Amino acid sequence: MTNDCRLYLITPPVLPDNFEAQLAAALDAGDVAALQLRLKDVPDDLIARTVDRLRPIAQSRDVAFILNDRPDLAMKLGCDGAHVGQTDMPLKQARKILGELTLGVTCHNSRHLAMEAAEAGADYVAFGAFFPTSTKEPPEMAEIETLQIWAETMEVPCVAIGGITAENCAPLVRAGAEFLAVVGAVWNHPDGPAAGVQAMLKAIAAA
Ligand SMILES: Cc1ncc(COP(=O)(O)OP(=O)(O)O)c(N)n1
Ligand SMILES: Cc1nc(C(=O)O)sc1CCOP(=O)(O)O
Ligand SMILES: [Mg+2]
Repeated sequence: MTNDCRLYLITPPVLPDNFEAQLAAALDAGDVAALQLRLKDVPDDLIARTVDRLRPIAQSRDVAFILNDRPDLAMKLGCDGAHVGQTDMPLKQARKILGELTLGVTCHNSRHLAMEAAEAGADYVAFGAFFPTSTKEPPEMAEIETLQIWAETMEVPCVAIGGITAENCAPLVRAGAEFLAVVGAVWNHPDGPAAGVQAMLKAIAAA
C-alpha cells in the first residue's frame, strides 16, 4: 500500500562551502516537500544572505522554503513560511506576521500544545524527538502514539522529527506522519546527500 508521507529537509547546523551544489543534488534526487533553513545564533544579515543564496535553489524546484525561528525575516525575504518553537515568537504574533504563508510549530510530545498551535492557525505541527540525535539536544522525546492519535483525529498535518533515518522511519510513516523532517539522514549519508534523499524516499515508500 502507498502512503502520502513526504520528506522535509532541514539544513545542517554548519553549511559547507559547496552547500549550494549539495543542496541542488539533494533536491534533484527525488521528491522533497520543503527545505528549512536552520541557522542558530547568527546575525540577521547572515541569515538574509543565506536565504538569498538558497531560496532560489529550492523554490525553482517547487520545494517550499521555510525559515526557522524568524517569521519576520521569512516574510521580508520571500520565504514560503516559518517554523517556530515553544520558546520562539508567540504563535499569534507569528500567524499575524506570516499572513497566508506557512506556519509550522514544534509541539514536542504534546497533543495539547498541538491543539493550541492548530487553534492559533498552524499549518503543521511537529512532534519529536522520536530517536536520539546528535544534531541537537532535544528537550523531550516523543512517543509514536502521540503522533498516531493526532493523525487519526486531527486535520492539521503532522511532522515527525528527531533522529529519523531510512532504517527507523517505517513506524512513523505507518502511524500517519505527513512529513518526516531530517538533517543527519541526508547531510551525513556516507554516499552523499542525494543518496540520503533516495534512501529516505525508498524507506518511506516501503513502509
Ligand atoms: C520541522 C521542525 N520541527 C521541529 C523543530 C524544532 O524547533 P525548535 O523547538 O524551535 O528548536 P530549533 O530548531 O529552533 O532549535 C524544527 N526546527 N523544525
Ligand atoms: C531541529 C530538531 N528539532 C527536534 C525536536 O525534537 O524538536 S530534533 C531536531 C534535530 C533533527 O535532526 P536529525 O534529523 O539529524 O536528528
Ligand atoms: Mg526554534
